Amino acid sequence: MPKPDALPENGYLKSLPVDKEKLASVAKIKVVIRKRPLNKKEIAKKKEDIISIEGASNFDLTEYVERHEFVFDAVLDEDVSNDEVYRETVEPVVPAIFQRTKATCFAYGQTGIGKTFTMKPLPLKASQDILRLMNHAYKNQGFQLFVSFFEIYGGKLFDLLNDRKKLLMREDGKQKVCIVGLQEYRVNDVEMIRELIEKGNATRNTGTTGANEESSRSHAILQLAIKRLVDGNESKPPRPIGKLSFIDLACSERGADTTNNDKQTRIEGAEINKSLLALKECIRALDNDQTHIPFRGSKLTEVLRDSLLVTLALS
Ligand SMILES: Nc1ncnc2c1ncn2[C@@H]1O[C@H](COP(=O)(O)OP(=O)(O)OP(=O)(O)O)[C@@H](O)[C@H]1O
Repeated sequence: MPKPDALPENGYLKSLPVDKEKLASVAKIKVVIRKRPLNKKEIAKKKEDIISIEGASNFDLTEYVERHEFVFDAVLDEDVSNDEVYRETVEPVVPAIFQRTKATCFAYGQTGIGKTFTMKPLPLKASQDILRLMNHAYKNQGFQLFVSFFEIYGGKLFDLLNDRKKLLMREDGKQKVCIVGLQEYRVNDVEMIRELIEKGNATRNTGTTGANEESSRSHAILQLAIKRLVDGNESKPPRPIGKLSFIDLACSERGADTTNNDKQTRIEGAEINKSLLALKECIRALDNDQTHIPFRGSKLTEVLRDSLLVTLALS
């Protein structure tokens, strides 16, 4: 995990509520699996639940299925609540964003697996914790919280909090990515954040695929940015400190699920799969500590180039 740049030592850092042990356990990439229950369609078709988690009881299908074992950083069973998902994934990282860390949390998997269901509650819970820290441990330290929400659809960026206004992505000489025109809202209460998240979700591009009636056809990226006043001066623009990005990825579909899709849905699917592959390549390169990370593989990875170092992936 990259060491966050130290903030000026002025005494208060010592009292930061950073749980170093928990944070170290997040490492560079943490992969958490969440098993979802069978859905109505699967129950109607009398499908069997063939995934078992160590320690959990399940049907004994050993006679019929091949056994594969996989190991992850954490595995959450189908009866685990969204609160527990938050505690296992995002919560340990929240204090670190006050120390110049930029982290990303996303859910990955094929359509209908529960990505949106899992991702939706996380930003609000994180905002609650950020505000709590700003109002207590970091009180009067000049920290401010900003929310932005945009989507990437067909390789183009749209502002979900500004009538889907088209946005441009630029890179400066230092390869710092800037999204020109993106509206950032300064927020200081949870209700305001809830409204912004709801507004963004309602504006998002969804459609129906062969496998999910309300399928995400775009990557939706919600960012919680911490900034800090320069010398406590309200009239100067605050300085960016850290960022938490939440991505609800568009669905990846298996070939077998795409047969009933129309032409537009298939074109969307190809674009989506291309960007998911680029994301996978970046994660693999990061995990192998490679010096070259192929961020330019897609708009998605370009946009996230500064935030992909601490990654919490749910599947
Ligand atoms: N853990 C869960 N518990 C209960 N219901 C769930 C769970 N996960 C998913 N679901 C339900 O399954 C359906 C599909 O979930 P969701 O839309 O989140 O999938 P998705 O992976 O985001 O799909 P897509 O990629 O097509 O957008 C939804 O009706 C959702 O409420």
